[in-house]
Amino acid sequence: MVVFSEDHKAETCRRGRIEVICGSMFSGKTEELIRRLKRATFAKQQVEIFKPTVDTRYSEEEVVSHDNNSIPSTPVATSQEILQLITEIDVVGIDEAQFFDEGLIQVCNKLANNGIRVIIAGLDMDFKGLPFGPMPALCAIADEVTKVHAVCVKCGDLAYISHRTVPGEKQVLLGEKQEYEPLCRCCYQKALKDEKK
Ligand SMILES: Nc1ncnc2c1ncn2[C@@H]1O[C@H](COP(=O)(O)OP(=O)(O)O)[C@@H](O)[C@H]1O
Ligand SMILES: Cc1cn([C@H]2C[C@H](O)[C@@H](COP(=O)(O)O)O2)c(=O)[nH]c1=O
Ligand SMILES: [Zn+2]
Repeated sequence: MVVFSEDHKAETCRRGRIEVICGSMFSGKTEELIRRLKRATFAKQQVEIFKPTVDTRYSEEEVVSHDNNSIPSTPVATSQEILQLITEIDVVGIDEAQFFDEGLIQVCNKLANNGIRVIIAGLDMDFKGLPFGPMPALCAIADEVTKVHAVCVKCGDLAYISHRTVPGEKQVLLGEKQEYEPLCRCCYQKALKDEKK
């Protein structure tokens, strides 16, 4: 199984493309996004990174991974702002894409059609296992989708979902280890059953 993208031709050919990195919380989406963006910078490409203003967990102005890797970013309230802010750019990175409006799909297509490499990271599913925001459509229009996995904190298998461990039915609830745990399918079903008891 290939986890890391080292297709250097695709990385540097300057033809527009859309790459999606998806998975549960703690699966390494942000780390992989930062890794690809740093490689693009080493290749002397002009890189811009955006994140939704709603995500203020670790930093207002940076994309930060759970392991504390970071890269400067521009917070934006809407997907349209991305189009307004980019200038002479080769690569656009977008983190926490699940929090963006559906307009992000058209924005990413526009960027890629204009020769820009777009790398998007986001949660594929919410805590209920439902597709999250524009992520399913972004996966559909992507040239390449990479699904990464955390380790199930109950059994050590591959996790596929972020289980919410605190009360709350709203889809959006910012959090980390206090609020969510990555679980495999089997441990998630068991956790839901135990919650009903
Ligand atoms: N259960 C877990 N499985 C895998 N990684 C974990 C787990 N809990 C914490 N981590 C940490 O989270 C890091 C990934 O962080 P990050 O890239 O921010 O993930 P994501 O963006 O997918 O939430 C891993 O390198 C690891 O240090
Ligand atoms: C599952 C789930 C998550 N969230 C929030 C929790 C975090 O603030 C982010 C995900 O961050 P990560 O970089 O992927 O770890 O999303 C949410 O609001 N609703 C959910 O269902
Ligand atoms: Zn498990």
